[in-house]
Amino acid sequence: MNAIEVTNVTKRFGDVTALNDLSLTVEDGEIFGFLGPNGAGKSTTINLLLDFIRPTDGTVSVLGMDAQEDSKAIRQRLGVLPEGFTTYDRLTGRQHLEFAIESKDATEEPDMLFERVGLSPEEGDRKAGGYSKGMSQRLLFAMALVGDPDMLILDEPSTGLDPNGAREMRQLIREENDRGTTIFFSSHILEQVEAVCDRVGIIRNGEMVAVDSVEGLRDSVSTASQLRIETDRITEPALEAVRALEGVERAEVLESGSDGAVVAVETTGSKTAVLGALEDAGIVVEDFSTAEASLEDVFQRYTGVTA
Ligand SMILES: Nc1ncnc2c1ncn2[C@@H]1O[C@H](COP(=O)(O)OP(=O)(O)OP(=O)(O)O)[C@@H](O)[C@H]1O
Repeated sequence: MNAIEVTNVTKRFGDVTALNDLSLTVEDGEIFGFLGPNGAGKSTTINLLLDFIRPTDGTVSVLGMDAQEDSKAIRQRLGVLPEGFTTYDRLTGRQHLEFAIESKDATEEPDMLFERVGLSPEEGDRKAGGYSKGMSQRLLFAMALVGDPDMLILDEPSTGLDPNGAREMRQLIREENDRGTTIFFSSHILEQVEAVCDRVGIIRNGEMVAVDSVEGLRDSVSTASQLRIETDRITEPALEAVRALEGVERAEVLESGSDGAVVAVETTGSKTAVLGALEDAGIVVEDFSTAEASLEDVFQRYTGVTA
């Protein structure tokens, strides 16, 4: 069974086509990152999964059930951390959880959930108005875990968190996934997606433009390797010899001084040929490294947006 199956879905709001013939499959047990620039259609897709809105055309199934017909049963099995959802200042963390447990007819002990998200029982007894952003997000995550959901839908879960908080959030996501929970999370923060997802789907103007593993996406854009070569020195004839090689698209000096030089070369051809050409020209290669395409490159290539 697939956790999510969106098939040929179009969603129009009047004249605006928010989703155009979108298909998307999330497998049971995976961590799927849903990536796209503002206005791409991420929230619209999540709202369809939750049956807050209905498709103009196409079908949506969640946990093997029809999103419209079985929305109540689906929500019982889902945990949701909505974008921009805030806590109530005057209620304690525990009161938030008790409310979530009651509304889902669940039976968990709040302390057990606090422990899972790294809040102490004492912190749970404090009013949420005094929580840091990271603690509030942990509390919201704990609320999403009520009822032991089969899938978590996290809409921009790292918004407003500092790097440390974001790392902790990734850790929580991994721990829940290790327990067998499928994770679907939307983000425009590339690092988040890269660090934790099994697969990534990129949406642009309401259409899926790429779905693959982070590695696969990288490979699809990086036909050329970027070489960074440290040498004892560099000469113009040596650079020319490199530029004359098949596949070399760029060769330039990044640094040059009395204690050596750093050369950048971009090639779709043989890397050893590059090093060989330098050595043939009397240059000593002291070290070299190859850079991969960053996820920024991937994102920009597919969306035209600089992240
Ligand atoms: N209720 C609505 N009425 C009219 N247009 C809408 C409505 N909801 C969404 N849209 C439009 O549909 C498109 C997709 O919006 P959506 O909110 O799904 O994007 P998003 O990827 O979630 O963006 P963001 O990252 O900014 O939240 C946008 O052009 C948006 O203006």
